[in-house]
Amino acid sequence: MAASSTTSGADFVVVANRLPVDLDTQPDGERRWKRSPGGLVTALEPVLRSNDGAWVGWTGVADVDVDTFVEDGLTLHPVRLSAAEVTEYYEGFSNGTLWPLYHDVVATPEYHRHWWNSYVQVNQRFAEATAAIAAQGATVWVQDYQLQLVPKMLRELRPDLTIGFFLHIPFPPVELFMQLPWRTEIVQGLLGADLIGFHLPGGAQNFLYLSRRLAGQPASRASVGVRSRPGTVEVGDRTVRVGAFPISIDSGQLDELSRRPEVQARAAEIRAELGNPSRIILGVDRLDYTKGIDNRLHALHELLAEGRIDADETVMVQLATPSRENVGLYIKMREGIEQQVGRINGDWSKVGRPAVHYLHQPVPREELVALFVAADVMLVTPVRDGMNLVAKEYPACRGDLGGALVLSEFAGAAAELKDAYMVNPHDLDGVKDALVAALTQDPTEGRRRMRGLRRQVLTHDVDRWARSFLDSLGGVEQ
Ligand SMILES: Nc1ncnc2c1ncn2[C@@H]1O[C@H](COP(=O)(O)OP(=O)(O)O)[C@@H](O)[C@H]1O
Ligand SMILES: O=P(O)(O)OC[C@H]1O[C@H](O[C@H]2O[C@H](CO)[C@@H](O)[C@H](O)[C@H]2O)[C@H](O)[C@@H](O)[C@@H]1O
Repeated sequence: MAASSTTSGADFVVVANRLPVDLDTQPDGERRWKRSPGGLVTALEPVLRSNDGAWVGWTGVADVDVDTFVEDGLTLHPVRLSAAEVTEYYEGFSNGTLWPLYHDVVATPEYHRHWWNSYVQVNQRFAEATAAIAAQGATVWVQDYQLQLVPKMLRELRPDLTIGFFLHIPFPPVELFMQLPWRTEIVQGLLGADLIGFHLPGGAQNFLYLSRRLAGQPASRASVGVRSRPGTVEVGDRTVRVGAFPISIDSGQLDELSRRPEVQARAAEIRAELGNPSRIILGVDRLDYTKGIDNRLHALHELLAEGRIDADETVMVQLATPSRENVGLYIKMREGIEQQVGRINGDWSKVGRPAVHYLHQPVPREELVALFVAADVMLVTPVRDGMNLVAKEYPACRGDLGGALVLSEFAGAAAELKDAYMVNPHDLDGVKDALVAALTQDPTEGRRRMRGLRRQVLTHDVDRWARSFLDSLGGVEQ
């Protein structure tokens, strides 16, 4: 694909709540850029890099003015948010209303008019910032639930643009979406795009129904395929397409990284540092209540108590990236998980040999890959997740065909990763049985499953995701 940023504007622009880097203040007061958390950045960074595009987003810090800058070949256009906007638009409407609502109300969404007002105001600012830097006739790709009003606002400002929108989280069932007091505005906001993408056909189908019901627009009724047969909504003289495009990872790059001698050596070293257990269980998540970290710890605790897992032989490592730390639900959840870890370790650890190693911190990419290589069982147990890239990263790192993936059927990734040990995370006995089955799998059966998982992730990488979306959108020179 070829696109470029010129003095007359950028031909390809990604608009996301966050820039791919966050402004981080060191203890000595020095400010540095560090990689932003989450799968959206993991997925989009390689796409933008190969497209030579521009990225509009927030720096992750309130009340800071930063000029446009180039970081590692990417042109980044910061959007300023005030402290009140971070509270009301980001922590409030995005993560206190939309996030739980779209994740099947696994926590109770709050509906506040001042949060909504801030959401409208910030969406307008993102639309204006994008309108100011996009070249005539450019392609703009708006990302995720924080910016659902941007497509319509941007079309009003710049009708010459081709506008795509992709939702990275699940789009909820109609009965749940109808709770939202501003449901019609959201549907109309999205319909400003030329193409609206979801991870799964179900999300697209839900949206088509709502376009008829709430926006009163004629919408197709035929079933939507994966990367094929998009649905349509007629909006005046425009036809908006609605499709399913499951996101993925740069699997080739991870495969290559995982084979490097230094990464293999680090994996062996990690094993030794953990006391050479016969089995290592790994969890890697943002610390989010949707990820089901509590369920998996509960399962582990019961298995240890029942003697079905022996703490002398099996060790668990749980990485939990700090996330949304000012949001009440996240504060409570962190306390709960840390209590669970404390209880397991209190009951089952020995001096110098914790049963669960819990790291509330991001780790460098190479270290993460070494952990994937070292782990015998990867536990991915969200109660609801748009995709879950970790579930795809693990098999990409297992060129040795070792290891096993335990995967929740409520992660978007479950639709593709059929060779995982599939679980319902609410069914504690089911999770326990699947974990034991994965820990004790026959090596031939393990290799068969891992081969199937790898075939899927290596042939469906992030480049294919971006290409399929942008091909369908049209407008970007390929
Ligand atoms: N502690 C951690 N250190 C480094 N990277 C992490 C850590 N936890 C998660 N990640 C990365 O963040 C991304 C998470 O993406 P995903 O699983 O799709 O969930 P989400 O976007 O909801 O956080 C993955 O690329 C994963 O490897
Ligand atoms: O920006 P934050 O509030 O710190 O949150 C991080 C990101 O979390 C979400 O990620 C989702 O996107 C992944 C890639 O499509 C997907 O695999 C995962 O299931 C989603 O949860 C969120 O959607 C992003 O906007 C955030 O940046």
